[in-house]
Amino acid sequence: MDRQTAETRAAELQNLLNQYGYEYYVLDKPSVPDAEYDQLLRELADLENQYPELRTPDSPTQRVGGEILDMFRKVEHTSPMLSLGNAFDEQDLRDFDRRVRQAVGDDVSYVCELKIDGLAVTLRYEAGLFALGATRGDGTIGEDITSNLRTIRSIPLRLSEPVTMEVRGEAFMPKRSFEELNKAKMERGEEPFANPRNAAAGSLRQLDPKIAASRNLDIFLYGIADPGETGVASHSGGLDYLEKLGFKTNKERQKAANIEEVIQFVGSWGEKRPHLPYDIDGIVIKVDSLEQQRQLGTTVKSPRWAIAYKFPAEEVVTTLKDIELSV
Ligand SMILES: CC(C)(C)c1nc(N2CCN(c3ncccn3)CC2)c2cc(C(N)=O)c(N)nc2n1
Repeated sequence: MDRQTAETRAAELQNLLNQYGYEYYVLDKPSVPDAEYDQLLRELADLENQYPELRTPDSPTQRVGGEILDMFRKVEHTSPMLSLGNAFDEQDLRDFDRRVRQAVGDDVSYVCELKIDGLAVTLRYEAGLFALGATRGDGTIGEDITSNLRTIRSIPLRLSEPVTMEVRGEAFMPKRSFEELNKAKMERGEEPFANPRNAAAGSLRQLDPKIAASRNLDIFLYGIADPGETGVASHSGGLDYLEKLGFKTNKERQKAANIEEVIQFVGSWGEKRPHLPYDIDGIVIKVDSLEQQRQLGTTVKSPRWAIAYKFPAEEVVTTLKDIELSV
C-alpha cells in the first residue's frame, strides 16, 4: 500500500474505531461485534507501524502509553474544583432551598444527580483533543494523571467539535470490576481494597498506565469548569452539550421543579442504590439556571447553588446477582 492510500485508510480506521468505541463505552450500545473492532484496531496498528507518522496522539491505538512515570507532576487548576456542602436530612434540604429562594426568588428549579462514589478529576481539551487530566487534589493543585485517564475507554481522545474547554467528572470502578479485582488480589495473597472508591483512587495513582488500563475504570462527567464560556444557559443544558461532544454523563439525573420533587427523588434512590452497578454515596442537587448560580456565588470553598445529600453510611453487602441496572 502506498503512503497516500495508507494515510487515507488510517484516517478512515480512526474515525470508525472512535465511533465504535463511543457506541460501546459511552452509549453502552455496540453496533459491531468485539472481534470486528479488534480486527480494525490491529489493521490501524499495522499501518502505524509501517508509517509511524500516522500514529497521532488521539489514535485509538494510543490509549495505553508504554512509559512508566517515576512521579506525577503537580497541576494548578484553571478554576478551583470546589467542595460541596452536605445535607443529612429533609430539613437540611428545605433549609438549602429557603436560602436559595431568599437570594434568587421562588422561580427556581433544580437538577438532581446521583453522587458517584469515586475520584473527582478534571479533563482539559485543546481544539477538541484530550490534552491533560488531573486529580482534584486540594481543589487548587492536583496531580497530572493524564496517562492513566487516557486508559479509561469512555473518555474521548477527540471530541466531536474542536473546542477548548475543561470538564469535571467522577472516575469510578464499577462494583463488578471491584469484586473481580479483589478476588484476584486475594488469590495472590494481596490485601484487597476496602471499597470501589479506594480501588479507583489506587488505580489512578499507579505510575504504570498498563496497571490502570487493567482496572476497568469508568467515568461520568458532571460539569464544565467555566460553563459561561460555552453559551449554555443552564446546568442541564451544559450536560446535554457534554453528551453532544461525546462525553459519558449519568443518565439517572432528573430535573426538579421544587424542593418537594428533590425530596421525592432522594427518597426513591435510597432503596434503588444497592442495585446500581456502581457505588453512590448521595445525591447532588444543583440550581439549574446558570444566571441564578452566578447570583448565588460561592463561599470560600463551596457553591451556594449546590448541596450534596448524603445517604446514611451503612455497610451494604450487595451480592452480584442483585446488580441489574447497566452502567
Ligand atoms: C461542581 C460542583 C462543585 C457543584 C460539584 N462538585 C462535586 N464534587 C465536589 C466535591 N468533591 C470532593 N472530592 C474530594 C474531597 C472534597 N470534595 C467531589 C466532587 C460533584 C460530584 C459529583 C459526583 N460525585 O457524582 C457530581 N455529580 N457533581 C458534583 N458537582
